[in-house]
Amino acid sequence: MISQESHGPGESHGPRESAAGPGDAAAPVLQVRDLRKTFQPRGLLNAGQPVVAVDGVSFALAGGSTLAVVGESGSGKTTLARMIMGLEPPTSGSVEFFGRAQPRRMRTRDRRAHARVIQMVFQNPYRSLDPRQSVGAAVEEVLRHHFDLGRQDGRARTAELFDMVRLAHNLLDALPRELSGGQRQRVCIARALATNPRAIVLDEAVAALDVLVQAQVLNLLADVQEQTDVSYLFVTHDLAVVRQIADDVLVMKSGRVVEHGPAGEVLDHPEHPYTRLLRDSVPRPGWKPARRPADDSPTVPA
Ligand SMILES: Nc1ncnc2c1ncn2[C@@H]1O[C@H](COP(=O)(O)OP(=O)(O)OP(=O)(O)O)[C@@H](O)[C@H]1O
Repeated sequence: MISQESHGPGESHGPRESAAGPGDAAAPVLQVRDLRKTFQPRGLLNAGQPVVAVDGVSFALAGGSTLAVVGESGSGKTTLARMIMGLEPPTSGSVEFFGRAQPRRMRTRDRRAHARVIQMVFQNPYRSLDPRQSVGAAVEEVLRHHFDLGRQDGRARTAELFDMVRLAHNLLDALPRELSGGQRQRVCIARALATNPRAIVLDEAVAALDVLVQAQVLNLLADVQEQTDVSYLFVTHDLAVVRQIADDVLVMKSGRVVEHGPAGEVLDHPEHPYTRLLRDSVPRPGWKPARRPADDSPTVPA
């Protein structure tokens, strides 16, 4: 059995101990099988009408690869990500890391092991950081929680992680509010990398950034992947982002997978009408919004 403490913070190769044990090195980092989640809405009026948020989703995420999950708002992307992260128990189906099933309800020990396999980066970096804690301390805290590091080594490894995400060392003592949105998201990426995870779920992680900063962060993620072989599950509604970062794409509609394949192929030759609709909804040169009639009355009666 691989001991949790046997991995130094700088070592990032091979499978980590999953929430349920070390697992199989030849198995995919993440395998999701027939995952389903239904919510029972609160309130008497809705009683008996469960919402099916995720409906029979299956896929595998190979080491060092990027899978984008796309779909319109409400298609189930976040619920899927939350089940993978152990934040939401599935109604049925399984989530496996290196061939080992994740426990349906995780205890503290399971969560600690899980955090070394998979991490998550959210859309809003400001909300993910403590406004009173320096960004260096935010990263160091994770390192010291997971590894037996003294102060000096913790500080040195934090500086290495800052290098990895291309943040200057003079920002180590800065508070989140002193950083730009892009810099804050880099801190969140550094903090996610602190446990040497084998996969990171990025939930709309570049959606709040302007397009230039977005491109820089995507390039950075690609470089990190090349260095560490980490896998990404990229939840996004933005097909331009998919094209830039993903090897494969999985398209969700109403909780179900309607298309899944290599990103270029799916975007260039979508087979499902819904994927075509998503692709054709992206504004591009020459695209004109539908015009209202001359009298400017609403196109749909109110
Ligand atoms: N805790 C909950 N209780 C009840 N219904 C929920 C809950 N969480 C999500 N849902 C419902 O499940 C469906 C999928 O929601 P989800 O947030 O996963 O979609 P999404 O694709 O991530 O949307 P968005 O891009 O807007 O975040 C929606 O109908 C949503 O209203």
